[in-house]
Amino acid sequence: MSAPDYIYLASQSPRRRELLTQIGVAHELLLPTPDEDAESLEVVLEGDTPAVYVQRVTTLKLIAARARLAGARGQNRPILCADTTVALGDTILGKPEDAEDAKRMLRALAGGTHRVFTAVAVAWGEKTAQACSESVVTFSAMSEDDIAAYVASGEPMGKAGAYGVQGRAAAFIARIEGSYSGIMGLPLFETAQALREVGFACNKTS
Ligand SMILES: Cc1cn([C@H]2C[C@H](O)[C@@H](COP(=O)(O)OP(=O)(O)OP(=O)(O)O)O2)c(=O)[nH]c1=O
Repeated sequence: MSAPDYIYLASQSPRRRELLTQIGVAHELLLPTPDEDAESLEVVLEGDTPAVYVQRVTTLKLIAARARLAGARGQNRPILCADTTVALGDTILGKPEDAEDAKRMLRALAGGTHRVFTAVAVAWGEKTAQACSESVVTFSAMSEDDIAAYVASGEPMGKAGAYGVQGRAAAFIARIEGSYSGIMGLPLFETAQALREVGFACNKTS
């Protein structure tokens, strides 16, 4: 049986597609079926630290993705999932519910330092590999006008912590320590390592 030349990416995030493509990993999307409630996996439990939370959610995403494939054709490919969360101290900031929620998050992040955790999990047959990247991000001060204009751009929606390091938020990011790709949603070093761990060779394709 020949080795697969692409993987399943179980993610609706366009950033993850882009980042995976950056390291030359061809992929096909493996998205939730209409009867799945993907958001219901992202529940913060009492006592969760951000690192525990993000790794549990990623594991749950992987279990759901594997179940999706069960019984389907073409199973001989690795499946990859990830989850990103922003942590202000031990407070977990997910995706904003609406513009007001986005403003509230940005006010909390502005002028200070927070952490971003992204966990990645891969399964191929019986083999699994998981890793978690932690980065430290410092925002400059933001005026109410800055926040209002940024929220009006629409960029915060669908993003943990209500910002995108890869977008207009970069104008307010004074410093990052850690993994730029991890902040954006998929830590590429850890991803390549996890894929190699389950036996999938990255950078094989041109
Ligand atoms: C902090 C930060 C997050 N994000 C995004 C990455 C993720 O798409 C999103 C965090 O939400 P996630 O729940 O990790 O992912 P998702 O719901 O977008 O996709 P899926 O669960 O299907 O894989 O925030 C950025 O794009 N830039 C950033 O700087």
